[in-house]
Amino acid sequence: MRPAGPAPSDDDGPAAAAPLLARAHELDEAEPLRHLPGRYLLPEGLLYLDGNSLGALPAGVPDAVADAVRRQWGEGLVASWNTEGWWDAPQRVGDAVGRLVGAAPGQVVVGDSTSVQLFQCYVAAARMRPGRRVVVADPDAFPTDLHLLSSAARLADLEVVPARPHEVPAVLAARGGEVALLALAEVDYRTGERCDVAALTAAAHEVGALALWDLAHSVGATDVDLDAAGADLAVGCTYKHLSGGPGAPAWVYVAARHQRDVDPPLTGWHGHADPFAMDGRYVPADDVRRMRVGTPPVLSLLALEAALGTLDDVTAAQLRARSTSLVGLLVEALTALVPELPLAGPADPARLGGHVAVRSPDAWGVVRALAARGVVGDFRAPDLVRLGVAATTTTHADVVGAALALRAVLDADEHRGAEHAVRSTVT
Ligand SMILES: Cc1ncc(COP(=O)(O)O)c(C=O)c1O
Ligand SMILES: Nc1c(O)cccc1C(=O)C[C@H](N)C(=O)O
Repeated sequence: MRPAGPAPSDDDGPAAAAPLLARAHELDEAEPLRHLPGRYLLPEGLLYLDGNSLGALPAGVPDAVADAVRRQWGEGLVASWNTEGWWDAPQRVGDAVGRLVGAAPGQVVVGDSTSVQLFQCYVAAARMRPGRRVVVADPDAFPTDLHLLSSAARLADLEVVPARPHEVPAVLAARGGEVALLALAEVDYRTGERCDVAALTAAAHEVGALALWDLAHSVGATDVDLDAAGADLAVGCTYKHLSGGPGAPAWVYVAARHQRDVDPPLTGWHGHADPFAMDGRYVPADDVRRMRVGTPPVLSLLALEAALGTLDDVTAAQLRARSTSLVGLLVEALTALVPELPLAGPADPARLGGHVAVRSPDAWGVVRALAARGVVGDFRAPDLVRLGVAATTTTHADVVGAALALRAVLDADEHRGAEHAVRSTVT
C-alpha cells in the first residue's frame, strides 16, 4: 500500500497534470482499440468510471432488443424458441463469453444469476469430492459469494475455512486431504487486486481439491485463461465489463473433463438430457447443458448476445492490454495528483484488474462530489472510492480527467457538504 503523503500545493496540481494530460492524448492516439468507445452510447460530457458495476450501453443493443421484442416475440411467438434459436441461446452466448475467458467451446452456459451459479457450483463441487468437507474461501469475497457458501455449507455439511489469496498455500498445506474446494475471485471487488489463477488452481489440485473462480470483475478486463489454468469451475457476471445490461444473465464454466460428473443441486428441466420427453425422472444432459436450470431470461440473453457482438473482432488479450494501460495511467495520475489518498491495492497495473480504489474517511462524500462534477465512480464501505476503467469505453484522457476532478473536489472541500450525509444503496 502506498503511504499517505502531503497534498500538492496550488501550483503542483496543474504542473503535475500537464505531462499526464499530454501522455493521455498520446496514448489515446496510439491506442489500437481507439475505435471501441465509438461503439457504445454514453451521455455527452460524462466521465463514467463505473463500468465495473454496470457497463455502458452498446450502440447496437437497442435495435437488437427492439427486434427481439417486436419481431421475434411479437410475430414469431412460440415458434421463435426454434426459429430464432432461443432454446440454444444459453450455450451459444456461453461460447461467446467463453472466448473471452480462455474456455474452448462447449464449456460455458449463460442463464441464471451469478448468485445462483455460485450456489450450483459450491454444492456440485462438494458432491464431486465426497469424504472431504472443507471449502477454503476468501473471507473478504463479495458478500453474495459468502452468503451462498454459508447456505451451501449448511446444506452439504461443509466447513468453510477462511483464507485471503496470499494465505491459501499455507491453508491448503495445513488442511490438505480434507479440502474439497478452493473458491476465490481473480479480482478483489474492493481493491482491484488480482491473484494468480493458474498458480492457485495448481495448489488446489496438488491436494486433490477443485478450484472455483468468481470472474465477475475479470471477464472483459483480464486475460484469464481458464483452460490453460486447468480451472474446474468458474462463474461471472455479464453486466459489468461485457455491457450485457442491468440484470444480464451470468455464466458458468465447467471444464470438459468434469461435465459427466458434475451434479448441481438445481435440476431444472432445461438441464435434462431430453427436456421435451417430459419425463418425470431427471436424466441430466451429458454436457455443460446440465448446468441450465429453468427458462432463461431470453430478452436479456439476446441483449447480451448483441453486446458481445460488439466485441466479435476483439480478443481478450487486446482488451487486457488496453485495460492495463488505462489502469496504469489512472494509478499514476492518482499518485501524482491526490497523494493524500492511499491506494487500497497494488500500484502495479499487472497486479490489478479493471479498477483502482483509494481510501478516504470521507469516501462517500468524495464519490457524491465527483458525481456532481460529472465523474461517476462508486463508494464501497467503509472507506473506498472505487474508479473503474472499461477497456471498451474509457479513454486515457478520462482517467486523468477523473484524477483532476478528485483533486479539485478535495481542494474545494466539496466532499464535506451536508447533502452527502445520507448513503444511498447504489454508488
Ligand atoms: C465478485 C462478485 N460476485 C457476484 C456479484 C453479483 O452477483 P449477482 O449478479 O448474482 O447479484 C458481484 C457484483 O454484484 C460481484 O462483484
Ligand atoms: N450487481 C449489482 C446490483 O445488482 C446493484 C448495484 C450494483 C451491483 C454491482 O454489480 C456491484 C458490484 N458487483 C461490486 O463490485 O460492487
